[in-house]
Amino acid sequence: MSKQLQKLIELLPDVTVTGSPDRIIESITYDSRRVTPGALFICLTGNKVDGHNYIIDAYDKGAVAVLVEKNFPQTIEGLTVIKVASTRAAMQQIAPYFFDYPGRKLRIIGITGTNGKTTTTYLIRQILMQAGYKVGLIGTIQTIIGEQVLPVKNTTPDVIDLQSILADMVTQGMDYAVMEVSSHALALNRVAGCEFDVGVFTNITQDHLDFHENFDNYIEAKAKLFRSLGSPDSSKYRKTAVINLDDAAGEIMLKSTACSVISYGVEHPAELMAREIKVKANGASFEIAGSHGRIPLNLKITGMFNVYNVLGAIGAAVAEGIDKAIIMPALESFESVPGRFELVQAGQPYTVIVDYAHTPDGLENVLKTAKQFARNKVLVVFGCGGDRDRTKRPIMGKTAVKYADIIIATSDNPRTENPEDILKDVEVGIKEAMASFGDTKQYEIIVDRRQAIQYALKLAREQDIILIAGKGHETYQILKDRTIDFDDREIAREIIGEMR
Ligand SMILES: CC(=O)N[C@H]1[C@@H](OP(=O)(O)OP(=O)(O)OC[C@H]2O[C@@H](n3ccc(=O)[nH]c3=O)[C@H](O)[C@@H]2O)O[C@H](CO)[C@@H](O)[C@@H]1O[C@H](C)C(=O)N[C@@H](C)C(=O)N[C@H](CCC(=O)O)C(=O)O
Ligand SMILES: Nc1ncnc2c1ncn2[C@@H]1O[C@H](COP(=O)(O)OP(=O)(O)OP(=O)(O)O)[C@@H](O)[C@H]1O
Ligand SMILES: N[C@H](CCC[C@H](N)C(=O)O)C(=O)O
Ligand SMILES: [Mg+2]
Repeated sequence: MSKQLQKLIELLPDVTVTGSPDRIIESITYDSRRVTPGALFICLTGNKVDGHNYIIDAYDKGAVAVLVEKNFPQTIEGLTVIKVASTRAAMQQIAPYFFDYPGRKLRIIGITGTNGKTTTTYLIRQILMQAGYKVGLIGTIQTIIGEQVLPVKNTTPDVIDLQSILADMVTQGMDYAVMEVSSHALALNRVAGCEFDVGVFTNITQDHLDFHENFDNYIEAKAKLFRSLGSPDSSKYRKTAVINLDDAAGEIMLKSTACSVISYGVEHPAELMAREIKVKANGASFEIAGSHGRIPLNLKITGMFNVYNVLGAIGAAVAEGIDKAIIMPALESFESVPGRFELVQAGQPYTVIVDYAHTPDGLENVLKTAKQFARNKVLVVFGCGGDRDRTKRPIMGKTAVKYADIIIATSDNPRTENPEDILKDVEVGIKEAMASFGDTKQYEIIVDRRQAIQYALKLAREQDIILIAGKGHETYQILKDRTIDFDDREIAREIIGEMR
């Protein structure tokens, strides 16, 4: 894929060009480390470093043009410098054009919400595939394009990577892209050019306040997805917002869009409702009540939170005109999402569950579910990420004490922070809650995650449930100076083996 630089410049308001605009651009990137000959290098002013510092590196690697928002006083032979007010905004103009607007050639379903995005994308993908469509997927665990599985850095990639992935999906004949849309992506407009056809709102609870600063900004970021859906008349395609009305912010999402809406819920009246819900260890079952009458559904996945995820997925499928005769069996045969309520089975007489709960609400939901099935004690091993929302730490500590009998707080990707400091924040909540339980529960702080898991497994008795939360599918632990291999599922299996 290549484009004339002049055409890219024409897309941008108020540009100053130094050097020749008469060049062919072979690729675009915001990272000097990924520059290849013929590239346009876009300088972003980042949180950690300034992309403008890498212009010479980019030139040395063959960049023929740079897009800047700061003055670049040097003149370099063969390098065109394009100055704009905001390189991020300019990048969002250029990327969809550069990749020939792939968002217009696919139907795109975007899922946003604090929890449940990954799960819901997998459910929707399964339904669409059963309906005979070719489906690409973008999200926290991986990007999938047909048979190809690609690793990911962010839940929602930045605009160039995202448009490039969508272009690959078009080339490989995908009909759909089902993608997670994080609040970071909405706030930073990484999703420019996506032209969503369906937006799903799962829920919004506390997370990411380090980035959004307050809850109103966080809600506002999520609402952007629904605003982008516009009115059905202004679009060449049909567009639908699928909204969980049991969440207090559901109404806000509803009011943010003028397109058709399919609402869902359990408590508040909605178009798609779950009735007669039974949440059992081996799966949840319920009836879907809607204009079509009642349809029974027996799932292999469990937990009340998954009842909601399934309703959201049904909403998206109905929006896309998929027949219920396809939707229901597709959901009933759905096995699991890696690292979401995943059982570790190594012949032990107690239950070990690895789950990705890393927010107060996620942890509460998963612990409530575990407690529902527990015939004996519930033990939880969990932590909170470094360089992330600090205010969620004591809340998660409290939640753990509220639902579990034995609480083991440990490290979960401390990143640049001191793991001990993170755990001190968690312990504040633990101690507060312990007092209200008359100190009848036991808690431990064990910095080393392996040791924490080992401790829990040693304490475990027959029919206990051990929930190892926070890392789910992750196969690493991010420390200050390095990232080490770490997979909760493998480690638990290993320790159980060693204890035999
Ligand atoms: C806070 C945040 O979102 N940061 C994102 C941001 O990085 P940044 O602004 O810190 O970048 P930087 O490291 O300062 O670098 C500035 C610029 O210099 C460039 N550079 C840097 C070094 C070099 O040698 N050469 C070079 O050109 C960089 O490529 C960049 O363009 O821009 C990068 C490129 O788009 C993102 O990968 C990065 O996400 C980081 C890795 C991150 O951890 N983000 C998390 C918080 C995030 O986005 N999470 C959401 C939500 C997850 C969820 O809960 O679902 C997600 O969508 O993943
Ligand atoms: N609908 C839901 N409501 C509340 N909690 C949920 C819901 N669905 C899943 N969870 C819990 O949250 C965890 C993460 O779920 P999932 O990966 O589907 O969410 P996500 O929104 O993709 O998360 P992330 O923001 O990290 O991408 C699960 O492991 C489970 O514990
Ligand atoms: N998408 C989330 C994932 C958190 C997972 C948890 N293991 C952690 O590292 O905090 C984030 O980047 O905040
Ligand atoms: Mg996710």
